[in-house]
Amino acid sequence: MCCCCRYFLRKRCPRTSGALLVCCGPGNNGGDGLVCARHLKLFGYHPTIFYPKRPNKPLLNNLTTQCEKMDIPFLSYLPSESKLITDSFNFVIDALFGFSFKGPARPEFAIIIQQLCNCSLPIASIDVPSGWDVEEGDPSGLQPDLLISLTAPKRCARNFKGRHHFLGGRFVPLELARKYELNLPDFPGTDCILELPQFEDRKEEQQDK
Ligand SMILES: NC(=O)C1=CN([C@@H]2O[C@H](COP(=O)(O)OP(=O)(O)OC[C@H]3O[C@@H](n4cnc5c(N)ncnc54)[C@H](O)[C@@H]3O)[C@@H](O)[C@H]2O)[C@H](O)CC1
Repeated sequence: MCCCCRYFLRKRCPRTSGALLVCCGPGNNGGDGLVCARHLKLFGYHPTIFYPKRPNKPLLNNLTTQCEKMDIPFLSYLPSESKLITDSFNFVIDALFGFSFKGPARPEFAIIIQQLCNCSLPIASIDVPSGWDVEEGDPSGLQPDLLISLTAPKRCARNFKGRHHFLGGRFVPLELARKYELNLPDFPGTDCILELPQFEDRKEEQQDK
């Protein structure tokens, strides 16, 4: 996941200006955001975390502590003016909700998702663009530039129209992949990430075979 962001960031914003906003939700998708922030800090970027609802769970508490110990700042609120967000950051990591989201978003998060929709910064969504139905997506919702699917793209990824789609995580046992007919691509060498073609291009490729 973080390698995908790094690849995209290298193109979009030089390291010296790599101020990133990482928006974390209350579940494990938010946990992925905390891990992402920690790695990005190690890679030399300047993440700031917005983590408005923190469930008291050991894993998430530990991930939060790791970020605090690395001097990653936490925002206590998200500026309501999208210009303030745009002026302060170069890039947004959306780790609000993943595959367990059941819409519509409750008001406190609906506002945050809308603020992300309004800001003109490039957005990378982890696993599922926040607010999307995991099967159907949300054509009028958040439209990230980068999607990082974990383990396998979820069905809604067919509706992703952004520029880059990565698959991260190379840990599915062959037996499970066969059982669920996952049809996972081959990762080159020892890589744990892979850029996937756009869904439309993939369909054409398969028709040509
Ligand atoms: N094998 C994998 O693919 C792995 C994926 N991981 C990541 O974990 C998320 C799924 O995590 P989970 O905790 O199950 O759910 P979410 O983070 O998507 O959200 C649950 C959280 O959200 C609240 N919620 C649900 N609907 C709403 C709503 N309408 N409004 C407000 N809040 C809502 C709910 O109450 C929970 O608090 C997956 O996508 C990956 O990113 C793991 O890293 C492990 C491996």
